[in-house]
Amino acid sequence: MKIFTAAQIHELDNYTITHEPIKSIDLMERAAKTITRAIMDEWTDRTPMVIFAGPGNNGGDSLAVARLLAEENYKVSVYLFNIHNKLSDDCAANKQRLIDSKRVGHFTEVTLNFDPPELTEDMVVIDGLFGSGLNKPLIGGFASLVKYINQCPAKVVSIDIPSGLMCEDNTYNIHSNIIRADLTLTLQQKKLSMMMADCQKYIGRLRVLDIRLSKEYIDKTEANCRILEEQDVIRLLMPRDDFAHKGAMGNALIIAGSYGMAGAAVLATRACLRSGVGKVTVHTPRRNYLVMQTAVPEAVMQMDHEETYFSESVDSTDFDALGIGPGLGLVENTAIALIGQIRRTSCPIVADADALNILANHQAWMQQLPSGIIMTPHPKEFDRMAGSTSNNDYERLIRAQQMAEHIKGYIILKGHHSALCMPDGHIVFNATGNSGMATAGSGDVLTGILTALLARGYDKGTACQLGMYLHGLAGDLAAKEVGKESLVASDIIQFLPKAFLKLED
Ligand SMILES: NC(=O)C1=CN([C@@H]2O[C@H](COP(=O)(O)OP(=O)(O)OC[C@H]3O[C@@H](n4cnc5c(N)ncnc54)[C@H](O)[C@@H]3O)[C@@H](O)[C@H]2O)[C@@H](O)CC1
Ligand SMILES: Nc1ncnc2c1ncn2[C@@H]1O[C@H](COP(=O)(O)OP(=O)(O)O)[C@@H](O)[C@H]1O
Ligand SMILES: [K+]
Repeated sequence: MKIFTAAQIHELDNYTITHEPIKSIDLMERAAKTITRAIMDEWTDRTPMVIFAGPGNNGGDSLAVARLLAEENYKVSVYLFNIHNKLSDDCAANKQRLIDSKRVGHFTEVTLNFDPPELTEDMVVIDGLFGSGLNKPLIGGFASLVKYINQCPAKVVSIDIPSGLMCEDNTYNIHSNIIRADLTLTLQQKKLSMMMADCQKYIGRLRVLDIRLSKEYIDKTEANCRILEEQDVIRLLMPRDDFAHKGAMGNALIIAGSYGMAGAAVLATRACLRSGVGKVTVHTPRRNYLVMQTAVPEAVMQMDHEETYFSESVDSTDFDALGIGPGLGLVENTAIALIGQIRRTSCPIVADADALNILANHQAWMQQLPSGIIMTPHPKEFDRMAGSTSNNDYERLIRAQQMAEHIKGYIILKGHHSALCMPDGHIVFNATGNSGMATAGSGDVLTGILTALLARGYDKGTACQLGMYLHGLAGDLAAKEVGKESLVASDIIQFLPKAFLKLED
């Protein structure tokens, strides 16, 4: 699914109106019918509905919804906020339709003072104050109304987007003046702010409603951000040749683990082996030998000279991909070995965990990264690499996007919706995965998967997309079996086969 900007959404509406063609008021009616059905799915006609409508088309939508609900025998009260005595054409038309229908129990047009109604637990508030046309934070009377709604015990449903929330950048927004919805019914496409963890408290549960906006526009319009879907990923899969032999299926090198963190190396190596690669070699400190040999008998061991840490870069000419970082530790000799390794490696590199922490500690090295490097930071690792803490998730995402462009590399900013920032500025969000994966070692598994896919011959952008999707999918399949609470990183590896099978089906 493409994520369009507010400006593109406006164009999409207009394109639909001129090319379908359909009158804008009829398009609003179509949207309102879809929204009404979604509300009726959730609440019966015994639930009193209180609708707050704004002066624009979001208000128009909600007035039409009020009329349609009233026609379905819901008890409906409506407050239309027309402070500046200026309604959009379709909002004004829907105000008239609502009055003409005579079905709505209570209708107040607020032009000056507003005496708020009592909102009780059994009611549902429908928030149609502002949608994608919001262009500045809410203040004054609207801000007071938002605060009033937010402190009421009723359930709140936002039409299109919680009023007060911007579609993209909320850095300078006034957070207390944004509706906190229980359910958001967004029209046609998700908005960028809906992908951000720190905006979830406003959005609540999210449903995307298809209001049949122009498919032609959606298909032909380039979007900078998109959400990865199963059909995209299935197209990326490479078939496995019947005559394949291990030499042609990729040779992966994993450099991971230090004394006390052999587990990270085990997880990355196991995940790598489960992701289609021909051969995996793991380079790790001597003391990890027994652990590794026992835990991952399929892997070739290459022991470091040092007992407890990675100390010297190794020849990687025979390898097709390198995964480096899980459990590496931060001692200075390891740092020097790491940068040496990055410099002498010509195959694709995935850098994760301590590899990223080391780079963050040596900012000069950040400027010398080879183009095409893949880095998989979680938010804290990213902030360390960026040398500054981001105030919010949007700001961090934009920094990651800029960094990926600057270093001409790939950055997977990990989270509930991991964001792959590509060297050309595009951002791909992952939609698989669940909170059960918020457990130690999950990231090491991703490193292993990515390394395998690169070694197997997938190009970098493809490996990143396929890798994060498979990782989340395996986590979702694991969660179904073991539950989110009990899920551990090894479960993700255990369910990788089923994740592959699901995509190959
Ligand atoms: N145009 C269309 O064909 C469709 C539009 N739809 C609805 O229309 C919405 C967008 O409608 P609009 O573009 O009219 O925008 P909104 O309804 O979000 O509001 C726009 C109005 O609010 C004012 N405004 C913006 N920020 C403000 C602030 N902080 N304080 C006070 N006033 C502020 C603007 O000047 C403008 O008059 C969507 O979210 C969706 O709900 C749907 O009906 C689908 C079809
Ligand atoms: N709530 C969540 N929803 C979806 N995926 C998650 C969630 N929490 C964590 N993950 C995934 O799990 C992995 C965690 O990686 P990371 O933080 O590096 O863990 P570790 O360092 O313990 O290996 C990431 O790929 C992330 O996307
Ligand atoms: K709204």
